[in-house]
Amino acid sequence: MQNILLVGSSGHAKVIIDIVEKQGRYRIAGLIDAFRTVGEATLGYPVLGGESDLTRLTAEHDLHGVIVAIGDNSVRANVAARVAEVCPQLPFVSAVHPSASIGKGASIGAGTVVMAGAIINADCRVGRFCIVNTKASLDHDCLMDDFSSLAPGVTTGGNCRIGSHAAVSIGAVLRHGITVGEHSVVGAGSIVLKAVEAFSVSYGNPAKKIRDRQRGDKYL
Ligand SMILES: CC(=O)SCCNC(=O)CCNC(=O)[C@H](O)C(C)(C)COP(=O)(O)OP(=O)(O)OC[C@H]1O[C@@H](n2cnc3c(N)ncnc32)[C@H](O)[C@@H]1OP(=O)(O)O
Repeated sequence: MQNILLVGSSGHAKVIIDIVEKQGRYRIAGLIDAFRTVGEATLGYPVLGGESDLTRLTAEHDLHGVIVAIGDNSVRANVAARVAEVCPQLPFVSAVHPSASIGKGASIGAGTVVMAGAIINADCRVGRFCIVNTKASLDHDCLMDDFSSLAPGVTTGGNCRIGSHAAVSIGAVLRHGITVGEHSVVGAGSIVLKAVEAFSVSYGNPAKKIRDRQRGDKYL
């Protein structure tokens, strides 16, 4: 089995550890988290250092890949950029829970994680570094641009597009054909019947724009 590292050690990382173990494709050598002491552990896996240690750790552990295990879309993007800069030869790999259903013709980009019970239906294209969280359902022909995310229990109709860095929060429902603009946030439990403006926060039933947002504003 090939060795990988996870960058991050929070609750989101715990879920990814569980997926990687269940997939049985990679062995986790350890975790990267500059804010914790080396040797501390999450679910039995030790923190090995920070991002600046990646080059040394790649050689020491014969690493085949890395997953950025960070839930916030902008933070994940920033960390992925730093990892690529420090260690350009280290590939980003994906993790897909064995109970996820991946439809015919669907594709999943490098660095993306797909949680238990998720459904990615036929001909969907899920980009790089996305999150399709627990029991989220993405129907046929949807596109998820890089660094976008679906929280647990999100349901979309077919032909939706989730823009880059956009976050669809827990339990939201998107009618078919909806576009969610880049860097926007759709709030928990929303029913989305119209396109969502880029760089906005929207919620409610039906979802309405509440305010503008800047790249990187917190939403979790
Ligand atoms: C595995 C995991 O855990 S993945 C993460 C799962 N979690 C999520 O997906 C949650 C993401 N966050 C949200 O959905 C948040 O509600 C946000 C980001 C959309 C809005 O957050 P904030 O702007 O901080 O709103 P805040 O909590 O301050 O609430 C302000 C008001 O808006 C209301 N409000 C906030 N979100 C919503 C919503 N989704 N629907 C309806 N009303 C809402 C609040 O009830 C509050 O109303 P009040 O002033 O009458 O009390």
